[in-house]
Amino acid sequence: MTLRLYNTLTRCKELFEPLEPGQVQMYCCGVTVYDYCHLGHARSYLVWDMVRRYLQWRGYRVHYVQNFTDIDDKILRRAQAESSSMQTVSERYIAAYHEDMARLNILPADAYPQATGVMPEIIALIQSLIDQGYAYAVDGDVYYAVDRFPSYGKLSGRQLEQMEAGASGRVDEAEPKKRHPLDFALWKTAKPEEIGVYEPWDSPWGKGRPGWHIECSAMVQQAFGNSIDIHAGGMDLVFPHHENEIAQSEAATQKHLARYWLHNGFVNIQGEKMSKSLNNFKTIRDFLQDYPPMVLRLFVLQAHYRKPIDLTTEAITSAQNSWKTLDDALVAGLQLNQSYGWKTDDLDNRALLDTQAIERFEAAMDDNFNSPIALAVLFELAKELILGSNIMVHEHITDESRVLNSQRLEPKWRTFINLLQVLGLGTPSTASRKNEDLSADSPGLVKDRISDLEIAALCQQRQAARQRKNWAESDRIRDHLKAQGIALIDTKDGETRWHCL
Ligand SMILES: Nc1ncnc2c1ncn2[C@@H]1O[C@H](COP(=O)(O)OP(=O)(O)OP(=O)(O)O)[C@@H](O)[C@H]1O
Ligand SMILES: [Zn+2]
Repeated sequence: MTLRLYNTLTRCKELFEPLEPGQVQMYCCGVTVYDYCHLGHARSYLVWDMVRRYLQWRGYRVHYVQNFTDIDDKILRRAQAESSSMQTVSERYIAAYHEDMARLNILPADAYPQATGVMPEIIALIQSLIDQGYAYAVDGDVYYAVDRFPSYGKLSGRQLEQMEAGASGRVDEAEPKKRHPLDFALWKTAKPEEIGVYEPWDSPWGKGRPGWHIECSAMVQQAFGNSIDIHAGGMDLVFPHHENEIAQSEAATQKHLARYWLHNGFVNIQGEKMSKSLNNFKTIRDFLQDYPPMVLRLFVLQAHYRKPIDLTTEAITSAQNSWKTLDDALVAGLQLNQSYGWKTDDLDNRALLDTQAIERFEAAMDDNFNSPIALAVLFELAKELILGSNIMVHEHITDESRVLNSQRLEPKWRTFINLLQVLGLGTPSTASRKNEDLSADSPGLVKDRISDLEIAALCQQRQAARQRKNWAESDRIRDHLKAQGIALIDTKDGETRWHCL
């Protein structure tokens, strides 16, 4: 195992060694649920999905936790604007988040803690920071005292003295009770105008709500304990959010919060971060009105995850062309499979893959998840499959060439299918789709057991059996799929559709 990843904390690529061999504990900062997700959010969660899938491919069991920030000023303002409650707003956008991410074939997290669900843990953590002298309470508010934590600034590389000099003489009018300009809120007392928008929580400092940073410290501790392997988020979270998380958690436990800190680059529009506040965003839903989900995934994977990407027409066109190539190769693979009768019941058997392609793919991904280089391996395989299927249909091909073509292409096809899945390039099974449409969405996993491609191959075998009037074989395949949770529907015009049971 030679996976190396860039650690924002140490500012270099390091060999990945988890705390517990074979197991990865990963926490990713989730969205503040006050609106629909935009393409910047999509990038962040697509990147961490790629990292997670690759770690799994490398044999790790990954425990992945991602929060929802459901207490926040932005949610509060939205609730006030629409005369509803923070809960109503956050529930609506949590549901929308799940819908959007499912369409992008992002694996669901093992847990999605919410700030409102960890209030006792948050309060206990704040109390412990006060008890140990890292925090102070003033009139119902509690602040973290940054100058009490000697390594404050270690993640972002900022020196407290310099930050202090930059802020000197400035009085924070919004928070005049702070002792130091960089101190940050752990607990905020409820304001009269907020009454009704949320039900303030009781605490030893009075009724109120937690600050943003403390929730992640509390959630990591609750989900994993003191230390985790990977903590991930967008670049803008390095400071202050992750710096403050470190200050809180490490002061409270005297243990390192995370061994590796990973940060994704932005989706930019004309050089500026796509964001709600700049009003330069496109939502995932709007994008998916015009393009298939995998175009968005390829738009993200075609750049290294740490680099900024500009959302331009050229970049989207390039992603569209890339998806067309991969899609054509899936169709070619299906045709080859059907013609040569390749086995489809052990597609994950690594002994049958193209070793050279796998080595090149892994070398790229082991180098800090270099997905653009890894994708190049997939495009080479795709081109071979497309060419191979053209050769197959050539009328002058000899029997010997057919056999050679089949032997050469089968490992490439298996490798292609496997590596597409490692990069999440498929859609999860949705309600129902046509048999011949499968190539467009393969090879997403269905109920973690049978891939779209295997279903397509079995449907084709069944179709062939029906043409031979081999009803017993046709029924056997139907029953086999049913046992795997897949129902088949034969339409009047001779098509077979399938859906999950
Ligand atoms: N334009 C972007 N490009 C890449 N990642 C982004 C972008 N915008 C947000 N993210 C990441 O998405 C995750 C969730 O973001 P969060 O809900 O905090 O939104 P945000 O950064 O406040 O954006 P907005 O103000 O537009 O809602 C964070 O890890 C954040 O860094
Ligand atoms: Zn966080």
